[in-house]
Amino acid sequence: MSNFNMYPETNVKGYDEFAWQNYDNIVGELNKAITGIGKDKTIVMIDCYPGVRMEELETSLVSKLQSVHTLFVDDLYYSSEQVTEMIQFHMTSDRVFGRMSVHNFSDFLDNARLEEARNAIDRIDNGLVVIYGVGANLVCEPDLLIYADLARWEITTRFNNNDIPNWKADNRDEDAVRKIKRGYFFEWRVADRHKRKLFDKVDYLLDTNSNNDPKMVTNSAYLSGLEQTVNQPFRVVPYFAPGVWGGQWMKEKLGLDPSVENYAWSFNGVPEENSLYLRFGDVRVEIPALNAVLRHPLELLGDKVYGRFGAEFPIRFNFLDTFEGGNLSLQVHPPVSYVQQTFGVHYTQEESYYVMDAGENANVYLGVKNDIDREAMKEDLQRSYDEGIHFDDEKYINQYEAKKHDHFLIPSGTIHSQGINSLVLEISATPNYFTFKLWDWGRLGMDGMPRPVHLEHGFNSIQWERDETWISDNIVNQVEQVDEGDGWIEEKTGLHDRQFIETRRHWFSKPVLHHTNDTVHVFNLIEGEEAIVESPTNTFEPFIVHYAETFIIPAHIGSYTIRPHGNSIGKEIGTIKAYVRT
Ligand SMILES: O=P(O)(O)OC[C@H]1O[C@](O)(CO)[C@@H](O)[C@@H]1O
Repeated sequence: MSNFNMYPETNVKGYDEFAWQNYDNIVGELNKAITGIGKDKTIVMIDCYPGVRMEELETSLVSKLQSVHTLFVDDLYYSSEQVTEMIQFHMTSDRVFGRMSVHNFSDFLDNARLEEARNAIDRIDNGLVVIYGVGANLVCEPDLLIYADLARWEITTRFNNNDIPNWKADNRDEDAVRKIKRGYFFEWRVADRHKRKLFDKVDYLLDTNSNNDPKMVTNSAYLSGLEQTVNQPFRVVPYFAPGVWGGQWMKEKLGLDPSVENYAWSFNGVPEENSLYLRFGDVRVEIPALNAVLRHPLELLGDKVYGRFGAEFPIRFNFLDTFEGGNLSLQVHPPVSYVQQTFGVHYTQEESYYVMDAGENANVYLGVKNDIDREAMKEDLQRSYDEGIHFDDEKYINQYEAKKHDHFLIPSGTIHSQGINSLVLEISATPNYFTFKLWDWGRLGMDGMPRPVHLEHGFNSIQWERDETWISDNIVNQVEQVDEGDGWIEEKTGLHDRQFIETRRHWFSKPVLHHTNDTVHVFNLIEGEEAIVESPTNTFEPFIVHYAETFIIPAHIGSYTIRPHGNSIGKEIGTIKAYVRT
């Protein structure tokens, strides 16, 4: 088993006494702060990211503050039915796909109710007013502002467990796929826009990721943690999820819970969804990694990447484990023009499969065979969908043997699937939502329902000229040595010219000098037990990484070296690095 660290954290220096854990301590600190403000009338506001458990917040925090007046901001918006109606264009009737919203919370405020609420607050001369809920800061300027936050993977888990409804929706028990759609196309976009405006206004950050186990940190300590994060190498907190095709490799090799039937995914380098652990003395605070992107896009991404993508982290690293599992669906991702025109998303899911490990008969499905009858293939896919007839993939789709350290490049529009018995490091563009399944091998999903297949989107996306000749010439193991030095070589492994990500693999037994060139780098240690990342000018503390860990080097860092460490000293090890071509 490797020494893969499941709980990477950043120790924030100088703020050991500025964080609190559990409701009693948090209420104690807030009461102290309220007294410190010293006003006759004090307004305390808890602005919440959608997904915070409101019942818990009310019972354990709001009701514990000695208020003369409380206001639940979510009541000031239009009704759930009205909000749902207003966003119907973005939701569409499709189970999975919608259209990106550019709304703000203020678009949904009922001005009459807002006015009334503001008047009621104005009439109070004395005592504590507590205002809480999503978008609370739109009501008025508070004396004390707390921002209650949580990571996207936790929100998704709550949707999957029917634990929470969407914001302004009575749909706790609705199909999780539909709830996630509403999150993805609507509420997370709106909430991130709102959150971004609050960084400098907030007094405390409240971590609500764990049920009944909140943590709170002062804003200056929290902002210092974000600043420290983007000035050193860092890892996001990985999370693992089972799936219908999931396998056994990660359980065994990374030491995951053996009682879980399988693990399909590890999301270990996806700032949009993963979280960060920041340590302040005894308290470990978990925040969405996205906050570092929103707060410090320039330092983290670099000027050119920020200029092109805005405050979005454009690269994602995740594992797909099919060891003793099954095939992924046969699928295709939309070309950029399709994703823009249809879903309002500005770039698309470009991807690649880096094979970390492969077992017997491991294979990858890639592109169509030469000279196939396209119309016949479409008809066969349609019949498999309509009548459940087995789709004859061998007639139409190429298969390639998958070996350890192969790299398959998958420009959008290429039909593909990962077959059984491999552990793939998927290096791709961040928008991961637009997978059009063409055929799911006749099986049901984990919820006992067929997984959604989208033939029309799929047919509109397939690039039919990606046949066997093209695939073999262009996207299978396009490895080329580009540089070498004392104890190292550097290879370019991809991606394809149509894709904006460049990947470089290093094999090394001695230090390798890298430079960010003001562009964020994302790495994985693909071979070897341990490596160390160091600053030639001591601008950050040495950072140790283990086999299979993904780590991020902010653009701001400039030069850094990576060399074998611990048991790997004297051995040849390997990294793969991804960055945006600029
Ligand atoms: O639809 P499936 O079979 O679950 O496969 C999903 C996976 O496919 C991918 O698109 C990889 O090709 C991933 O982004 C995603 O995690």
